[in-house]
Amino acid sequence: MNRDWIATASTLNKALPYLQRYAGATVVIKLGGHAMGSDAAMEEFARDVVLMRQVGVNPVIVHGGGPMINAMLDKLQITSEFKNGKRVTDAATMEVVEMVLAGVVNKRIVQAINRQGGRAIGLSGKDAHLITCTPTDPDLGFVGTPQAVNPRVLRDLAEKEYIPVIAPLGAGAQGETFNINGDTAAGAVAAALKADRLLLLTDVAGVKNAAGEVVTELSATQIRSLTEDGVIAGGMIPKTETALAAIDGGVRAAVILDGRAPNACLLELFTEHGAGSIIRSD
Ligand SMILES: Nc1ncnc2c1ncn2[C@@H]1O[C@H](COP(=O)(O)OP(=O)(O)O)[C@@H](O)[C@H]1O
Ligand SMILES: CC(=O)N[C@@H](CCC(=O)OP(=O)(O)O)C(=O)O
Repeated sequence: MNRDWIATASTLNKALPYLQRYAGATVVIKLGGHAMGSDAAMEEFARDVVLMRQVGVNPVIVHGGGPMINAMLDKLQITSEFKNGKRVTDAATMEVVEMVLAGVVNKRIVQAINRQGGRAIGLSGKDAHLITCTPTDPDLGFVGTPQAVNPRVLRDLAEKEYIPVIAPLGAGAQGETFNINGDTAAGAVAAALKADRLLLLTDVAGVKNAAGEVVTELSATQIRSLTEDGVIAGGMIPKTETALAAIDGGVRAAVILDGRAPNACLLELFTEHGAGSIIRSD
């Protein structure tokens, strides 16, 4: 008999306890712009998501798209700068952010999942009162901090086995549109759903220590000391902050992992090995 088939059957057999553990669980997955690779990688990600749904998990996707926004701003010759990992967003930039995130990026993910037989539905935080924001800081313009997340639409969709794909935009009290950092939006959605897992997919294997090794299990205390020492820096700061805030908000655990690694989500959820860095409350 073909060895690959024997290995596949054995893998499925060993996955049973994990499939049982996650049946009915809500898993929020943040797909960062850097983790969105080739069409083949997107197809594989979509298959993982559809498989999760097939075995009774409720996956909720929140995406980023920073590099795609940068490319469009370049084409339109609009300059853009970041402060503390957040894009300074004036009215013209906000239009481009919305066009890119709720447009091509969102639909690329929706279509990839649907092509694998899933029932993905694209939303932004502006739909169905999902995410309401207040301005984060006057210096950042239309950058928003989620104040309220109404998870009802997500619960309704999960019941009908739809897979929500959410662009990180929010509505303001005065009818404004806000640009939300993708990690922050994913954390707020995960907390509102009291998700079992928040998976933050990025372009590194996990959170690294001063020696450059991935730390597989991290406590809040360890994160604070690695951040104070400057070992956790740049784009990793909003991720670890999001993970801690999500746990405080009732999420069981958050994992920071490499979205470019094959079947990263399945490896994390359904194998003994796990992937990346897992953060639980102390
Ligand atoms: N301690 C650390 N461990 C791992 N990555 C780190 C660390 N400190 C800073 N980083 C950086 O954070 C980056 C991930 O953040 P970012 O580029 O914003 O990701 P994404 O676009 O997926 O949201 C990594 O590529 C890495 O360069
Ligand atoms: C406020 C803010 O910075 N918003 C982000 C939203 C997209 C994002 O977060 O994309 P990644 O996950 O790919 O980095 C931005 O404008 O780039």
